[in-house]
Order: sequence, then C-alpha cells, then structure tokens
Amino acid sequence: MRVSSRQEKLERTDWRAYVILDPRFLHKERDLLETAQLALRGGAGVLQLRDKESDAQTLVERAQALQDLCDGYDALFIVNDRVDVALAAGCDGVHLGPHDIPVERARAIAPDLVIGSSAGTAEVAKFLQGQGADYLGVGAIYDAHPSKPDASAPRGPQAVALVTSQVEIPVVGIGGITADNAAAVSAHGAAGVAVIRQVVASDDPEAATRALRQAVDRGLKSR
Ligand SMILES: Cc1ncc(COP(=O)(O)OP(=O)(O)O)c(N)n1
Ligand SMILES: Cc1nc(C(=O)O)sc1CCOP(=O)(O)O
Ligand SMILES: [Mg+2]
Repeated sequence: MRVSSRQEKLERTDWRAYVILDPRFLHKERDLLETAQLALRGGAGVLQLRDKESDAQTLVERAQALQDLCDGYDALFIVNDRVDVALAAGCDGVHLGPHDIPVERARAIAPDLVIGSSAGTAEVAKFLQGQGADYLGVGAIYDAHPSKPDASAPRGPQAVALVTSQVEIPVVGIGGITADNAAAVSAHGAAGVAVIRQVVASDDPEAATRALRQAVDRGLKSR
C-alpha cells in the first residue's frame, strides 16, 4: 500500500476480500504473481504470502514482488509467519499464529508493521488485541483441513460474533469460506473473509474474488 504509517494503512484497508497466496494450491495453469494480479483486479483489498516451503531468499524475492504489485492497487500486503522476511522485503505487515513469534515481541522489534494474528475464541482475541495485534483471523469457520491440516474443527460463523463482541480491531473469518457461505460470516460481524482455495485454486481468480466480495457485501448490508 502506498502510504507510510501503520495507522494510515489500517484506515485505508478494505478487508472484504483477503486472499492468501499459498503456492501449493495454485491452479495448474497459473503462477503466484499472475494469480495475485487477478485477485487484485477482482477487488482483493489484502493479499498474504503463505509459503511454507521456500528458502528465505526466495521468500524475500517473492514478498518484494508482491508488495510492489499491491502498491499499484493500493492493497495491503502481508507475509505469513516471518517477521524477518516482512522487514527485509519492506512489506506492509505480517501474520503471526500460535506457533510464530509472539505478537508482543514482534511489535517490539517492528513497531511500523501491520500485525495480524489468529484467534479461535474471544478470550484469545482479547489477549492478542492487548499484545498489540492490528487485526485478527478467526477460524476455522468451516472445514479448512484440505488447506490447513492442523486447523480446528469448524466453529461456525457464530465464532466471529463472539470475538467481535470483545475486541475493537477488524476481524476476518477464515477456513472453508466460499462465495456461498461468506455472507453469513460478515453478517456475524466480520469485516471480511480470508480464503486460499476459493481464489488461488480457481480457474478464474478474478471472478472468484469479485463473487466473494459481493457475498461479503450482502452480509454487511444485512447487519
Ligand atoms: C488471515 C489469517 N488468519 C489466520 C491464519 C492462520 O495463521 P496460523 O495460525 O499461523 O497458521 P498458518 O497459516 O501459519 O498455518 C492466517 N494465515 N491468515
Ligand atoms: C490458513 C488458515 N488458517 C485457518 C485458521 O483456522 O486459522 S484455516 C486456514 C486455511 C484456509 O484455507 P481455505 O480458504 O482454502 O479453507
Ligand atoms: Mg503461522
């Protein structure tokens, strides 16, 4: 995103369609950058690089290329798991889960990064907000096992309502979300939805992202 301060980035972010680029789920006819560009054309406001297999040098190269692309669309770019990569590549932010560097420590070494974290329950969400998280991914809403074998059992969209009643920071639902079930997630209080397969594995990532955003809008209007 082409603004400098963390606060400004957070104010400008459109959370409705948050697309997670995991190279393991790419459609066979598409590479990472092409998929990212199509998602941005379809209206993704946030992209995340979730690459569990590449070495650090490749991660930095990929992250830098994706950050440049996101800058052109005024979208937020987040790196999964790796504060070092986010800093080295000049990224907007990082997403940290329970097995990554704790949010409070990351905030201490990277005060300007947007930091997201993962919460399944309201109690964890409140704790993470207190540690300095800027936004939360709440899951697994539906069945996420194909993309994340260690995901929790489905908690349903009600999990979002439980979290949003306890925190002030933006919340996105994650896990098994499609254009058919996304409206229920935003209707329960989410600012948006985060997806892998629905966009990355799609034969039309642009249309898939657009459909997701429209579904989120329907849920937002119903609130
Ligand atoms: C937006 C968003 N929400 C949750 C996650 C999951 O992060 P984590 O719990 O660290 O699991 P991995 O993705 O690292 O397997 C996420 N990546 N993005
Ligand atoms: C990366 C991730 N985190 C989850 C959580 O529950 O925190 S579920 C998940 C996988 C999301 O992939 P898909 O959209 O293909 O279901
Ligand atoms: Mg992680």
